[in-house]
Amino acid sequence: MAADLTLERIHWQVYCLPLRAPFRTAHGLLSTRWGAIVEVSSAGGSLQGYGELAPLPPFSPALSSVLAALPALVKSLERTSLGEALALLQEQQEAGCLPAPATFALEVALLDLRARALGQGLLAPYARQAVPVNAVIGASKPDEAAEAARQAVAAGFRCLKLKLSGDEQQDGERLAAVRASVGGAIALRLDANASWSLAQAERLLRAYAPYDIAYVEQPLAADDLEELRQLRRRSPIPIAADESLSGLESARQLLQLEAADVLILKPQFLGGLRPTLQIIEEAATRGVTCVLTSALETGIGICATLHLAAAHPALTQAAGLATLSLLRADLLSEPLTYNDGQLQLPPGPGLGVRPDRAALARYSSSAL
Ligand SMILES: O=C(O)CCC(=O)c1ccccc1C(=O)O
Ligand SMILES: [Mg+2]
Repeated sequence: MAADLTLERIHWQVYCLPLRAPFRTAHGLLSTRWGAIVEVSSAGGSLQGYGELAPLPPFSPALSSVLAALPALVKSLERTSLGEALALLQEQQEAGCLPAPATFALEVALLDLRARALGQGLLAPYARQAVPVNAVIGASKPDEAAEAARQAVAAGFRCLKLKLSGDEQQDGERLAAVRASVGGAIALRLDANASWSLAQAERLLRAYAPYDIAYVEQPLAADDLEELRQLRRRSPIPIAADESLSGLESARQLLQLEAADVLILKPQFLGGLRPTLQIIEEAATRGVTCVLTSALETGIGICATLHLAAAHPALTQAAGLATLSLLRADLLSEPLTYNDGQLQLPPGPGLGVRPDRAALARYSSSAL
C-alpha cells in the first residue's frame, strides 16, 4: 500500500530565476524569483515526489527563514512511512510551527509520491481537465499595459488581471487604456496590493466602476478587516481579500465579518493544499467565491495548485495561474500547456510533471 512506503531521503535544491522583465506591483519591482525544489524518495529510491517552496515577503517569511526550518522538519519525516509523514506534517502545520511555503512543498512532494505509487492523479477525481486562467498585466506604462492586454486577448485569454501601482493618475490611465484596447467582452480584475486608504479606496472604486470590474484584490492594508468590511458595504465593485489571508484563522475571520466577496487563495502562502481546501469548503457554505492563484512559482508549484483548481467543483472562476511566462525559464521536463485561456491538467500519475535536471542545475544557487 502507498501509505506504507518508507521515505528514504528528502532533499532540496535552491533556484534563482530571473524574470523576463522586472514586474511592477504596488509592493515594488520584482526582478528575480528565488525558491527551492524539494524531492522525496521512497526506500530503494524507486519512486520520487516533488514540491516547491517559493516564499515572497510580505506574503510569507523570507527564503532564508523557510530554509532554516527545513533540516529539523526533514529529520522528523525521513525514514517514517508516507502515511505517518503526512500526519506529522499536518500536526506541525496546525500547531503553527512551520512556515507556510515549507509545508506546501513537503505536502505536495508527499502527495505526489503517494499518487505516483497508486498510479493516479494528485487529487483525483477531477471536476475538469482544463482550468480557465487570467492573464496578468504588470503596472507598466498605460500604452505598454494596453499592448500586453491586446496580446493576451489575441492568445485566447478572456479574463485579465491588472496590477495597480499606487500612482493614482497612472493607474487611472492604465485602466482606461486597457479597457479601450480589449473591448467590453473581456473580464477585468484589479489588484491594488494593499496600497489604498479607506477614503481613497471609496473614491477610486467609484471612479473605476464604469470600467466594469469583476473585483478588486486587496484595496486596503492587510490587517484591518473591519475597514475592509466597511469598504465592501459601500463599494460598487466586489472586494477580494488576498494579503489579508494568511491561513485558516484569517479566512474564518473574513467570512465571519462578511468582509470580502471573493477570497484569493495561494496554497504556497496558506500552508498547503489541505488548509486551502478547508477554506474553500467553509467559503462555499457561505456563498463566498474562491479564486486560486500562483505565488509566481515555477511549473512544479503552479501544477500543484492547478490540480486543486481542476479537482474542486466550486472553483469555477478563472484561476491566477498564467504567471510562468513572467519567468525567463521553467524547470519542468515537459512544459505546461495553455490553450485558449485555459491551463491543461497534465496526464499521468501524481503531479504529471517533473523537474528537468539540466534546467534545475543551470538555475541552481548555493547563495543560501
Ligand atoms: O493572480 C494572478 O494572476 C497571479 C498571481 C499574483 O498576482 C501574485 C503572485 C505572487 C504574489 C502575489 C500575487 C498577488 O495576487 O498579489
Ligand atoms: Mg493579489
